[in-house]
Amino acid sequence: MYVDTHSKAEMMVESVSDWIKQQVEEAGCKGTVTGLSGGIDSAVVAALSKRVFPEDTLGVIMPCYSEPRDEEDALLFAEHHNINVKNLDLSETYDSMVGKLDDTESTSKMALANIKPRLRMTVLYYYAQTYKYLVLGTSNKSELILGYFTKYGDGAADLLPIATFTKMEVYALARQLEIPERLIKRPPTAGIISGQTDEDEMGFTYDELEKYFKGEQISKDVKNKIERLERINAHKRSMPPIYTPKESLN
Ligand SMILES: Nc1ncnc2c1ncn2[C@@H]1O[C@H](COP(=O)(O)OP(=O)(O)OC[C@H]2O[C@@H]([n+]3cccc(C(=O)O)c3)[C@H](O)[C@@H]2O)[C@@H](O)[C@H]1O
Ligand SMILES: Nc1ncnc2c1ncn2[C@@H]1O[C@H](COP(=O)(O)OP(=O)(O)OP(=O)(O)O)[C@@H](O)[C@H]1O
Ligand SMILES: [Mg+2]
Repeated sequence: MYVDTHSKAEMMVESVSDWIKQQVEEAGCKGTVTGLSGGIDSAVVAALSKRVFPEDTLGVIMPCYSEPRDEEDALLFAEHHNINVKNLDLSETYDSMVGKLDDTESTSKMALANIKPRLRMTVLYYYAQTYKYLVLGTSNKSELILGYFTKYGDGAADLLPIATFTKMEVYALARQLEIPERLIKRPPTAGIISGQTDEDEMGFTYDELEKYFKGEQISKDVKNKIERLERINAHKRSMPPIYTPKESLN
């Protein structure tokens, strides 16, 4: 039977939302909490949850020396989808923590930038435990395979509703969920280093990554870059290795 992309997206939206509901209920919880960045991944995840938990889908906006547009777009989405939000600026908390850390010659820009998602993770788990919610992760297939997230930062979550969808598939879900076009059109950014975009940092485009997933022709250089990230970040997709002694202690 022929099913067009629109009705496929409609069915997928329903199926993922139902899955979120089932997982939350099996955990004995009442709803979900998602960090809202003004980006498309978090908007899609929160909108999926809103369909099944109309009163218990919480979005938390956590600027941390972020571009003003991030907060504007997060609010625009939350108002458009009528999602409960909390707004918590983490810039001072970040300064306070960084002020107490040793600043050595080998401290990298990324070691500092990665503190931001880890502070956000702490807030999300605070609200999860407070309201009996589960934390929704926003990683998509593209990010998960490349390890393009901060370990135990935005990578920390209880459920991963969109981790089997490529970035392009996330856009299809976003259109189905009627996410404001302003969010759909903006270039994906991790939002942890000013002016950075995903594609600039990764060194290839989401289009090229999509072709790689489909086994289509891409340059050798891009293929190498993708496979390198996949390899060096494999540790982010599994539990830490557990030491196992050859004999027991007693
Ligand atoms: N082989 C190995 N086995 C076990 N653990 C290993 C390891 N190699 C490194 N590690 C550990 O992992 C750490 C490095 O990983 P991590 O701390 O994540 O840091 P890292 O991968 O260097 O940086 C995070 C990357 O994710 C991107 N990001 C972050 C947040 C959001 C988004 C987004 O798209 O929104 C993207 C960010 O731009 C950057 O490229 C090391 O410091 C070490 O502790
Ligand atoms: N300012 C912020 N406030 C709250 N949560 C944030 C903020 N910045 C990032 N996050 C969280 O970190 C996640 C990872 O960011 P990521 O950039 O991958 O997703 P996105 O911003 O939703 O979409 P895009 O990749 O298109 O920018 C976000 O989805 C969101 O849950
Ligand atoms: Mg983003």
